[in-house]
Amino acid sequence: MELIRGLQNLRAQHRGCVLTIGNFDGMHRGHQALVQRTLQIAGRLGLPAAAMTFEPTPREYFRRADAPPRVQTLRSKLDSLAHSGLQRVVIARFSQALSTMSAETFVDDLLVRQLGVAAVVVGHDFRYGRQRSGDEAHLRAAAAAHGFELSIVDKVCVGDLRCSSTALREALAVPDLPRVGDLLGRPYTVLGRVRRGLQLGRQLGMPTANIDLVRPLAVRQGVYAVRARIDGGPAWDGVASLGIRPTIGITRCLLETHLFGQPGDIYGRQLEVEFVAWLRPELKFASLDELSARMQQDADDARGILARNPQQNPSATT
Ligand SMILES: Cc1cc2nc3c(=O)[nH]c(=O)nc-3n(C[C@H](O)[C@H](O)[C@H](O)COP(=O)(O)O)c2cc1C
Ligand SMILES: Nc1ncnc2c1ncn2[C@@H]1O[C@H](COP(=O)(O)OP(=O)(O)O)[C@@H](O)[C@H]1O
Repeated sequence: MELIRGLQNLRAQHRGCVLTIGNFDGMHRGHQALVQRTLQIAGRLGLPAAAMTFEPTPREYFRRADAPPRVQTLRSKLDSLAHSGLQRVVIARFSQALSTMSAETFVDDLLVRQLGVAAVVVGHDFRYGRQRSGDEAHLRAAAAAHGFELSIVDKVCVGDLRCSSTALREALAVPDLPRVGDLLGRPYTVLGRVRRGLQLGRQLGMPTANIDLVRPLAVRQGVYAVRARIDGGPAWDGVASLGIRPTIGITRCLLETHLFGQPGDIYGRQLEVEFVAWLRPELKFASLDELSARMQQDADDARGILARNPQQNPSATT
């Protein structure tokens, strides 16, 4: 997949594509429907299938600290998009210029002139342009005027629940992992590079592979039974703690995973952690001995749960 970071990096050779547009936070079943439709049309027209997404998200731009937490890190989102079969992803920086761009300019300049869209695929509630003034009717008129195809994807539901990033955030906050799995069509995972930490884990009898989260995610902080893959390899059972480690007093959010077994040195490797079951909230312990004893208990609890929940598809690399 070709990744274009910033509209300033669009070149003449990027003109001509079938484009879907959205935030794609979580890549839930609704997002997957958009991508599937994009791939279908691109196949029919013999053009590259592309997605445009925004960084930061418009909500983060407008609401700053009040914006809802993300379901996925940017790295996970790009990984999901790459695995979906899209040939190209354009990350548009959501800035003053983009936030004040009129709906007309968004279509005429960005979609038609710069991207040369042959078809556009969006959800039924897609809005664009300054103050969200562009809607389905506006896009239909623009498609007719410019001669591109427009495909509107209807809402996707699981039972009577509409698949949305908001529904996902709500389920992750509980956490209701079965519901999260229904909305995603796959288990919830966090992907990141393993960083060096305080080297305290091995002293506590439990080395943990640490993923730094620049900002907190929508999933509830606490301890989970997990399965984790190193560089897309086979899954290891394990136990993980997501949070700020109140016992040690660090305020950055970390995902720390102890794998059951001997993976060796995995600093710098890519770890994908699948959340299988919630065990407990993060606690502040009076001593490291108490923390260490509880971590051993967590590992036992996780082993029990994982033994009762065998892997669905051991050979999958997601
Ligand atoms: C299963 C598990 C449970 C944990 N629970 C807590 C907790 O409740 N409170 C806390 O402050 N830290 C908790 N931690 C984080 C430990 O403090 C951390 O793993 C340890 O300090 C090692 O840090 P390091 O990897 O930077 O060396 C937990 C870690 C694991 C693996
Ligand atoms: N069973 C294991 N689970 C996770 N990491 C392990 C394991 N065995 C060895 N390691 C290695 O040890 C590192 C974690 O050790 P730790 O003492 O917690 O150091 P740090 O504070 O740097 O994370 C991991 O990043 C990995 O390279």
